[in-house]
Amino acid sequence: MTAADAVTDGSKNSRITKNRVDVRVQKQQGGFFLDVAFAAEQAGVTALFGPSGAGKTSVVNMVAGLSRPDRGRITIGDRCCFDGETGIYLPPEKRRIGYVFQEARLFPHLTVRANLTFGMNRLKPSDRFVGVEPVVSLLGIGSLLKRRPARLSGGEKQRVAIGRALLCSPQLLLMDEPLASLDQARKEELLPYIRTLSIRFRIPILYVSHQMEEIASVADSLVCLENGRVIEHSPVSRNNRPFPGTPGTCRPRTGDRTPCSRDTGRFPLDDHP
Ligand SMILES: Nc1ncnc2c1ncn2[C@@H]1O[C@H](COP(=O)(O)OP(=O)(O)OP(=O)(O)O)[C@@H](O)[C@H]1O
Repeated sequence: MTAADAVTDGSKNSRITKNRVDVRVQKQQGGFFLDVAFAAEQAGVTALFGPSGAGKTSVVNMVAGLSRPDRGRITIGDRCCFDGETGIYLPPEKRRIGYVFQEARLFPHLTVRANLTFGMNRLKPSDRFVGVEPVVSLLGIGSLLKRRPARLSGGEKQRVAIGRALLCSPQLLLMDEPLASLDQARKEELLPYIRTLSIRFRIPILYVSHQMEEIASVADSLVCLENGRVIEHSPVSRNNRPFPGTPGTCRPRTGDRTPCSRDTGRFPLDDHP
C-alpha cells in the first residue's frame, strides 16, 4: 500500500500507519548520555514529559535535524531521516517537519497572512496538503489576517505560529513547550486546538511539556523521560481531562502500560476518533 492509498483507504489502521514516527537515538552531550526509543502514531499527540534537564529538547532537536545523534535511527512514515549505520542524515529542510517554539517567532514586518503563508509559498504545489482556509478557520484567526504581530496578544501570536507550521504541510509537528510563555487563561484557550488539529490534518505531534495538567488535556500518549532515558511510555486516558467540560485528574491510562525499553518502544493505540 502506498502512502496515498493509506490516506484514501479509510481503514483505521492504514490511516494511522501513514506517518508513524519511530525514534531510537543515542548521544553523548558533555557529561549527559541520552538513550531514548519510542514511537508516535499518526493523528494524535505524543507528549514528551520530564523534569528540567531530562533530555526532552535534545530529543526534539534530533528529530528536527538540528542535532545529530551518535547512533540510532529516526523514521517518519516511509522516510528515513537518520540512520547511524548507513550514514543517512537528512538536513532539517528535507524532513518535512514543522516546529513551534516557546515564543511565536513571527516575522514582525509581515502581516499575519504573510506570516502564515511564508513557508507554504516555498513548497511545490504537489507537496501542499493543508489549505489556508481550514487552518484559519480551525484556529479562529480570520479577523487577524491583516494585522502585524505587534498588534496581537500572546495567545493570538501562538495560534498564528501554529498555523504557519501547519501550512508547511509537515509530516510531523514538533511543539516544544509552545504555551510556556502564556498565562493559564491563554493556555486553556489554545489547548483544545492542538489535539483537534492533529486529528483533523492527520499530522502526528510531538509535544514537549513539564506540565502534567497540560499533557492530560492534550496528549494521547505519554513518553516520560528522566536523565536521558524513557522511564514510562503509556496512553493517556480520554476520560481524565482536567479543563472545563472535561473534569478529572491527570493520569496515564492504567492496565495497558508498556514497559519502556529500547526493544519495546511500541505502545498500545488509544482510541482515535
Ligand atoms: N549542546 C549541548 N552540549 C552539552 N550538553 C548539552 C547540550 N545540550 C543540552 N545539554 C545537556 O543535556 C541535558 C538535557 O538537556 P535538554 O535541554 O534536552 O533537557 P530538557 O528536558 O529539554 O530540559 P528543560 O525542560 O529545562 O528545557 C542537560 O543536562 C543539558 O545540560
